[in-house]
Amino acid sequence: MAIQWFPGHMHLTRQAILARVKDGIDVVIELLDARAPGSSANPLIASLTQGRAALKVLNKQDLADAARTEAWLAHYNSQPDTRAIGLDASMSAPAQRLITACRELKPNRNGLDKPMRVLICGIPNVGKSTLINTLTGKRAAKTGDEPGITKTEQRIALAHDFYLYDTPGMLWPKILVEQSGFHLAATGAVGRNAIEEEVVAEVLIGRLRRDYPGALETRYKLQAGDTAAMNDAEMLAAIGRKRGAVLSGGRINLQKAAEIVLHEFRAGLLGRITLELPEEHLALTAAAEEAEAALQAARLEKKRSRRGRSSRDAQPDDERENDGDNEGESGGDGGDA
Ligand SMILES: Nc1nc2c(ncn2[C@@H]2O[C@H](COP(=O)(O)OP(=O)(O)OP(=O)(O)O)[C@@H](O)[C@H]2O)c(=O)[nH]1
Repeated sequence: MAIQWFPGHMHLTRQAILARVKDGIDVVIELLDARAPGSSANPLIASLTQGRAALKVLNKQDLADAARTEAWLAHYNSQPDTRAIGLDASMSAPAQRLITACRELKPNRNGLDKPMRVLICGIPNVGKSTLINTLTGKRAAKTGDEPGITKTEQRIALAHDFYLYDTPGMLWPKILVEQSGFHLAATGAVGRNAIEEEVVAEVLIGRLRRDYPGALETRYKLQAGDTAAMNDAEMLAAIGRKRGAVLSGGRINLQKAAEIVLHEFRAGLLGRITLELPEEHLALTAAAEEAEAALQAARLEKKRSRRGRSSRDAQPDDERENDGDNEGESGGDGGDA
């Protein structure tokens, strides 16, 4: 099932991006979370930025699986007018690569009087403020663990001929691929209450067991012989028990266990992990888009047939001369004779 939300400031960000692009932008930098590059990519970005050259920056690469980062970089680098680099936003020298990459994307800007104008966007908590601070060498933007700290657009001159426009973190109204919702929650892009942490932790555990076997056993000192027969919920409980997340009466505090797993995953303590690969993500996205299109078509059809039915039902009422009611949008009920 698709996950939906659309807080007001997301709407404002959308408007801000559209206005900025209209004013003139050479390159759009989209900051992605290297641990979930596909899920953290905004599906609306191409239409919002109207085909501007794109630099995909896989941030937090220090926390991600290096081989999987390579696969994602190759995926993005194969797309037209697009370049991709991996980054750890807190490291200053690699951050400079971003400026170089933008200039390479738009070499014809060199020597022009007008500065290069670059828009930077990304989902909440992806590391935009950290990156901007590193690029400017000062605390220009607030950073924090909770998504949604950057609230206003700002222009930053990184060189006399290079302007960077910041935008607040933006999620999109509907996340079609359920798995993406979980990945965004696991990485911390979605606030604490959007999806229940216990469920997110269980899904994360399932993914880790599939893709990084042994990682949880090593971290939480669990015996592979014992965990083999456990399902993901039992594994979460076993982790809680190991970490002393026990309520009075001996019941496991699953909420606490979930917090531990999620915190340690986000901090990189479970190892360098990437939750998705391009092929799987693209296949899931294509299937979800197809299902969504079918759903919309079915809704439209239902609406049409309901309208057809209500106009047929309205006919006998039309014969009631005293009614005197014109047909309305919400379909005034005819009432029984
Ligand atoms: N390990 C690691 N942590 C990072 C990196 N970049 C950012 N972080 C951390 O991620 C958290 C969020 O970073 P911010 O820079 O506040 O994110 P933001 O995108 O500005 O967030 P919003 O204000 O929600 O838009 C902070 O705790 C940062 O220290 C990185 O490359 N590697």
